[in-house]
Amino acid sequence: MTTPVLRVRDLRKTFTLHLRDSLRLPVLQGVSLDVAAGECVALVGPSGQGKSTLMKCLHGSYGADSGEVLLARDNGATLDLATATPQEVIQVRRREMAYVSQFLRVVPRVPAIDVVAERRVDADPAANTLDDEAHAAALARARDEARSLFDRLNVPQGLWDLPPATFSGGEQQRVNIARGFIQPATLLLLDEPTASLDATNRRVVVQLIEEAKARGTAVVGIFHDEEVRDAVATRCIHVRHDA
Ligand SMILES: Nc1ncnc2c1ncn2[C@@H]1O[C@H](COP(=O)(O)OP(=O)(O)OP(=O)(O)O)[C@@H](O)[C@H]1O
Repeated sequence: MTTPVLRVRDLRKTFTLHLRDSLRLPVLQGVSLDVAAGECVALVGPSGQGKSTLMKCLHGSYGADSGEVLLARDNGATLDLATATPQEVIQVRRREMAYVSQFLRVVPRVPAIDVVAERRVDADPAANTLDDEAHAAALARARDEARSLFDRLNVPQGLWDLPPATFSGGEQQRVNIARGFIQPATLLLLDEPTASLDATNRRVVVQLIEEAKARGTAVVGIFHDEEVRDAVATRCIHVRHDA
C-alpha cells in the first residue's frame, strides 16, 4: 500500500469554556485515521460529536492537546498540522490543501470571478514574480478557469463580475466550491459542500469530487446528504466523543 496522504494519530482536543468557570469539554478523544490518495473518507456521527472540530484540526485551524495530523507534502516531507507554525499552515494551504466550508467568507468589493481566480493565482509560481506580464497572463488563465467552473456550477453569468455579498446562500456556496476546486490539492476538506444546493448542482459537485479523486486527491468530508455521501465516499469514519 502507498503511504497515506494524511495520517491522524491519537488526536485529542478539549475546549475550555472560559465563560462557564473554565469548564472543560473533551471533544476528540483519541481519533486515528489514514486517508490515501484518491480516497474519500466521510466523517459521520450525531450532531455535536466533533466532526467539524476534527475538520478544523485537519485544516490546521485548531491545535490539539496531543496527537498528530501528518500531511505528506509534495516535496516528500511530512508536516504535523497539529503543531505546525502559522507560516507552515499558510504555505500548505496555498497549494496542497483546500477547504470548502458551508459558508463563503466574503471579501467586500471583490467580484465573484476574482474570489475564485485569486486562489489559483496565489498558487501559481508564474504569477508570483515581479514580472507584470507573467502576472497578467496567470490572472487571465485563472479567470478562464473560474468562468468554466461557474459555467459548470450554473452560476448565472450576470453575477460573475459582482461581489458575492448579496448572493443567495446557494450562489455563495457555489462560489465557495469553485474556489475550493480551482486549485488541484493533495488534501481536500469538504464541510457540507452541498448543504444549500439543488439536485442539479449537487450532481455537479459529485462530479467535481470524483474528478479530484481520479487526480489522486485525498478527500475528507462531512456530507449530511446521504445521496451525495453514498456517491462519493469510499469509506465512513464514525466520530464520537468516546471514540
Ligand atoms: N470553538 C468552540 N468552543 C467551545 N466549544 C466548541 C467549539 N466548537 C465546537 N464546540 C463544541 O464541541 C462539540 C463538537 O462540535 P462540532 O461542531 O465539532 O460537532 P459536529 O459533530 O460537527 O456537529 P454538527 O453535525 O451539528 O455540525 C459541541 O458540543 C460544540 O458545542
